[in-house]
Amino acid sequence: MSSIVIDNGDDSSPPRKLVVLISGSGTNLQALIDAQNTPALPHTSIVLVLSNRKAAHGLVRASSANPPIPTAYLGLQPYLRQNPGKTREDYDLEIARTVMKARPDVVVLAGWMHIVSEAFLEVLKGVRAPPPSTRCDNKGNVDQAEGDGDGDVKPLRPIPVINIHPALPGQFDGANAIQRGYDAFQRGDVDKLGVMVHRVVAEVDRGEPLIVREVPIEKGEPIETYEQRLHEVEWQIIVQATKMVLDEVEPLSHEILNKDAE
Ligand SMILES: Nc1nc2c(c(=O)[nH]1)N[C@@H](CN(C=O)c1ccc(C(=O)N[C@@H](CCC(=O)O)C(=O)O)cc1)CN2
Ligand SMILES: NCC(=O)N[C@@H]1O[C@H](COP(=O)([O-])[O-])[C@@H](O)[C@H]1O
Repeated sequence: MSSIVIDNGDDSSPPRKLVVLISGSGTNLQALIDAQNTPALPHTSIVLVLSNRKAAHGLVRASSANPPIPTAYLGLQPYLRQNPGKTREDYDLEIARTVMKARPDVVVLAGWMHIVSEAFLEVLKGVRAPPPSTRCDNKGNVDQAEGDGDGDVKPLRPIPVINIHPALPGQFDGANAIQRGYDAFQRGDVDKLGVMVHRVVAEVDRGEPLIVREVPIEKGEPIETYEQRLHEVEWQIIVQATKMVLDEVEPLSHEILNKDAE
């Protein structure tokens, strides 16, 4: 989907906001952090980094950024343990609520190793409101936060969700794609490998590709050499793709944003 790009270049326009979901080292997140408010991502800030793994180094990258970027952690298994009777979809809705409270323009999955449900995507599209947030203390006591004021998380427009995937479209969907691709090339099963950023749909890694880049690989080279080359391409295209999607949506005026914040 593309629309007329309105780039008024007006610094008075409200800043564009990103939420980034991670699970690990966060080198793609770091590329986005470094690109904030530069010509690569003008007038753009990351307003939340959310991880489903407590030990994700990307959380340190965010909190060490200047200025520090707010972070959140919510793991699936802890959530299910602390909310008996709740489901994986409820977890996804809690993630969606947390994301929407940050009022992003775009959501970037940057090494987010959790398959999100249709329910998550429906909240981001604005066709579904998440149920009242459930919170739990560190003892697992669930505090059903009814009417906690964040019920109005319906977006003013659909929020695009994009993902970086270390394979070419239709190649090695799912987890462990780098190893699977490397092994397939060395076996002679494929003759090219690459990376892409794509829109996120319910079917894993089958959303519309936004940017696709082949990554050169040589027979017999160590996977580490190939992987480093691949990541360096990822760090470029994740920023470029984020800018593409931000440019698809016209910045909301201050008036609209102020009304929304009331
Ligand atoms: N609905 C979608 N969710 C996600 C997509 C997507 O395209 N549609 N992209 C993935 C990212 N990803 C590959 O690019 C990916 C990540 C994780 C998995 C996976 O099998 N996850 C398991 C848990 C694995 C683990 O914890 O190590 C799971 O979710 O049960 C597949 C593909 C992000 N989400
Ligand atoms: N299927 C999703 C997937 O495999 N994503 C991959 O996880 C890595 C995260 O690295 P990072 O945490 O250093 O950004 C990246 O290579 C990304 O393409």
